[in-house]
Amino acid sequence: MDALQAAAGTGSAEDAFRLALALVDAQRMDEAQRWHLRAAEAGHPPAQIEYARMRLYGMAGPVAPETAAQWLQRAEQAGHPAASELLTNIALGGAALPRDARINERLHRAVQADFQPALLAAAIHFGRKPQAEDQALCMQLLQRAAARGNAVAAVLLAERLAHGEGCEADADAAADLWTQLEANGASRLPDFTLPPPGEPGPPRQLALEDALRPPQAQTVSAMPRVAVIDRFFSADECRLFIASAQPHLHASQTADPVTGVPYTLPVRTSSEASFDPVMENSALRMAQLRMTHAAGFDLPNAEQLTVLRYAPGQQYRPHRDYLPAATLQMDRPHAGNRARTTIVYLNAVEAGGATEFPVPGLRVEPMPGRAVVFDNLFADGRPDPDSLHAGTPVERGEKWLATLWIRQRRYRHW
Ligand SMILES: O=C(O)CCC(=O)C(=O)O
Ligand SMILES: [Fe+2]
Repeated sequence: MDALQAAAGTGSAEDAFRLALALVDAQRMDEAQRWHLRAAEAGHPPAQIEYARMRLYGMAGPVAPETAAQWLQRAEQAGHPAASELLTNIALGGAALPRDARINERLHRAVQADFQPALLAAAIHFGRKPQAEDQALCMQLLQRAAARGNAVAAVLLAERLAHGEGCEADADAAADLWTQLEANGASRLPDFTLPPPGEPGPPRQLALEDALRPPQAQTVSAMPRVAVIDRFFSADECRLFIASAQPHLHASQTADPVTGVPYTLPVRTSSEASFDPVMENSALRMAQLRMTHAAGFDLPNAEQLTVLRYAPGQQYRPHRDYLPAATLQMDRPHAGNRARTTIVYLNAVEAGGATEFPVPGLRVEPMPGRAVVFDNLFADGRPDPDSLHAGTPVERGEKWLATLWIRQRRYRHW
């Protein structure tokens, strides 16, 4: 560190950048951010990207997505695909950058530069389309991302090969991939298959907005309002969320309604993982944008997405998703309460695990890719106690679920 500091004091932008990276490793975030800024100002694109990331995630001081976007645009002009992918992520939120046609251009540019997260996002996009040429393109993009070391893309590829989705089934190729994946710490996925959702739009054209027109919602209860949307996620998207959550799973906790302190309690006996902003990528954000749109809100209103995994016997006892006043005070009260919830079942449960709404007497069976959208508040914003619901015990197999709790007003910075 001393040598790096001495070099950076008088040296090049590259020296400043190297010092900043070492300071991040040493958890000295304020100093790291200052040195990244110095290198960024001296025209060092990787430092511009790292400085932007620190501002985007608020690693040393307040979150500043507009500042981050300015630096990323400079790095993008210098031809760095990581900057284009991050700008795509910011623009998908529509808060700090407009959600316009540049999203597709940027993702396209990052795909052409073989940037892994962009390859994954584009693969999933084409994989939602039923045409054979889009399915073939999806397979090619997954292969490219996997070849560059993207483990999630390799998981998606292995499952497509195992099930013959968008390709001839090839059990040997799937088994080979899984052998490599398991050697690198990946866990097996629940076994299910789904046809592509049948997204509209011309083939072979990258147009993320196509994915914002999900299939028709079916209203299954008027009071409280509950709607079901089948084939809302593709098989790839279900697997994306499971594979992204797997390394981060821990026993679920619930906040004490009086003190707000989290604790483990039998209300929710599942395991779960919440997606920190640092974990986000354009594929995950695209799917979450669709989840908020289906609920009539925009992405920044959503809390961090949570993936839940229930083993046999595990359940989420009857509860309401809106937050008691004390808990709300502790977590961005300016965003208001949880107006709506969008859940998506991510696999096929062998038996049990239905979502139950006892007041309207409703039971929704889990089906992979099926979304359920429901109101937690009355139209005037008061909590609706009739929104009571439960995840009934899983009897056989596992149940995987993505949950997005959506606030009345903006919750996320971007
Ligand atoms: O597991 C379920 O079906 C319900 C999940 C739920 O209520 C929630 O995530 O808030
Ligand atoms: Fe709930």
